[in-house]
Amino acid sequence: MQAFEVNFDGLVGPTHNYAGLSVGNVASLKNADQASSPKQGALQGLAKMKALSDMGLKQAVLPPLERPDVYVLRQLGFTGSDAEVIKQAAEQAPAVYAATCSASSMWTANACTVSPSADAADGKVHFTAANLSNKFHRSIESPTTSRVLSAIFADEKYFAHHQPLPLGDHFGDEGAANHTRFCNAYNSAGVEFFVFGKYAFDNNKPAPVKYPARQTYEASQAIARLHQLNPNKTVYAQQHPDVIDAGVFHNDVISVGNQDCLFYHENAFLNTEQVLNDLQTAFGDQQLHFVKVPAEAVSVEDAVNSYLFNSQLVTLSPGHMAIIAPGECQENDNVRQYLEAVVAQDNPIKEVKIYDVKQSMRNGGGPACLRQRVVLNESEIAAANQSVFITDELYATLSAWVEKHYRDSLTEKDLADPQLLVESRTALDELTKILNLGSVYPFQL
Ligand SMILES: NCCC[C@H](NC(=O)CCC(=O)O)C(=O)O
Repeated sequence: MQAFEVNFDGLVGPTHNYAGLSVGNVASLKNADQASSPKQGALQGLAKMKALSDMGLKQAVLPPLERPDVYVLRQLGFTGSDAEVIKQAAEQAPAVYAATCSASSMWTANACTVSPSADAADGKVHFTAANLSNKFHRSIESPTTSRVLSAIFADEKYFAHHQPLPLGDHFGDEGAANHTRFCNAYNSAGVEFFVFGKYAFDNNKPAPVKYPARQTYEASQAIARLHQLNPNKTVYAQQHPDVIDAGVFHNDVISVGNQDCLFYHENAFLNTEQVLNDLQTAFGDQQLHFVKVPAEAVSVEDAVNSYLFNSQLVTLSPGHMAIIAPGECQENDNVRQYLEAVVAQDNPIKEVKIYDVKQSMRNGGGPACLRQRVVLNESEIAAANQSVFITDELYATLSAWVEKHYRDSLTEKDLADPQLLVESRTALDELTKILNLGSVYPFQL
């Protein structure tokens, strides 16, 4: 049976804002306190989804979470009506309040890790929502994310859902941002590649010193166990601590893989040669394409500023891949020149397509952060919720929905407006009907 990579992009939420919440993420800190545009952000994201769908790729959408999270604020001791909770929190603990307002669920690469049925011993598609332990504002995402995933992939015959790993630094898990899969055709068993930032249970191993390593080796191993992966087809690699300290907070800021191709920066991994050998051994007889970007052509700093590697690498026809890159790649001379050169070389990357996702980029999220890849065969696609797949009609409906409900501009002051919660809930309630999700948000339960 044929299988496809389906990209599930996150819709930018109605409270999209820049609050400088992610230490180690250069863009997040640099753009703190700038005004954001939720409307522009959501429309930019939708335009990318539509473009990929128009290329003949399978494209779907994941809804944003409800923000501000007044339930977490209540857990932290704020009381009264929702408006009172918001007012107290914004006045008494503005930083905590800002964290509960983040629309960070838009980066669905971090929502979960997914293993296709071809890789799992029980023949089911496995999902583990990421605990996102390292950042408070993200650690509160998983309960609703889990409900959304279960609402879309409900049929237990095909889909297995696991709880997030235990919270805390030891099992810090950032989802698919640190996970890539290599395969021949999408329906064949693949090699699952887990990249981690540090060993949590061994302090003698190398680790970054300036910025946090968000994903641990032990977390990656736990996911592989839960997903019933074949150990011979599972490869682990440590991200180079120096690149984490240079602002590469997830592996998808320094490498991206698709089918038989790994596009990576030469400084991405510790023990690179070993990593490439392990991948090739697990992959088998067929040759993997390792497209190495030398530091001489593109420095780590250029990679972090342009988000060259936070591109999507998609297959348009057999052996013909395109890089879906953010506009910032055109603004950086080294990166632009490199991209012009790479498509002329002997490798599967034949095209570069540029999209404007600036609203997301200012928080450190490029095209790859905005999507979760779910490989599904025809039966699994048929068993999933059909209302989340992008068609011309759904694109038009969602664009009109954004135009109706989203604000043009949002500043820190606006976040304290209790009316924003009312607006968001009204919008999300309508969205769950459009996407046929049932009740997934706390205010609906
Ligand atoms: N995969 C991209 C994730 C980007 C995300 N940024 C943020 O949460 C920034 C939010 C802010 O600073 O307002 C992060 O660092 O996890």
